[in-house]
Amino acid sequence: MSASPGAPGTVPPSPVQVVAAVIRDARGRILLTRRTQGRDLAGLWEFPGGKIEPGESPESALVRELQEELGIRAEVGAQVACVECDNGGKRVRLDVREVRFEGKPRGAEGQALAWVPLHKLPEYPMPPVDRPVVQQLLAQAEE
Ligand SMILES: Nc1nc2c([nH]c(=O)n2[C@@H]2O[C@H](COP(=O)(O)OP(=O)(O)OP(=O)(O)O)[C@@H](O)[C@H]2O)c(=O)[nH]1
Repeated sequence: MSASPGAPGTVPPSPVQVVAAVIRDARGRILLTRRTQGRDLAGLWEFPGGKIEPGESPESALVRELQEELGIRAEVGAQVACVECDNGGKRVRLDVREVRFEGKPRGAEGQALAWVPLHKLPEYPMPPVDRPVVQQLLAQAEE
């Protein structure tokens, strides 16, 4: 017996696999980047990162993305959250990792950066899939 959801005979589209970073400065603030115009979800803030290419591990994808986007050398640590949801019309699976870094982050692709105190994260408009991640970070801080 099939337990798969959806209409008979349809295969749900596989989600876009995305990996992103929680990057903290010495004061504990978290780095967000703003999606530039001309892309989906333009103007929203997000955790730096991007799509995992075929054959890449999440760790190597994140190291590559952070070098490209921010010009930093990243060391990928523990998973903060892994969330899958419909994200403005596209199914996305977002794997979020703690990251330590060397270098000074800069918006290498013209994107704005913001160092945000943890309690102010909910004030930043972010894609739907990021909301549970923010809740998870806030809950962890209270433990
Ligand atoms: N890096 C990152 N991406 C996120 C977050 N939340 C979220 O929905 N996304 C989505 O995950 C995808 C990340 O892809 P990307 O940044 O590599 O790609 P992109 O939009 O430039 O697309 P493209 O490579 O097809 O041009 C986008 O669709 C983006 O909207 C997040 O917190 N961080």
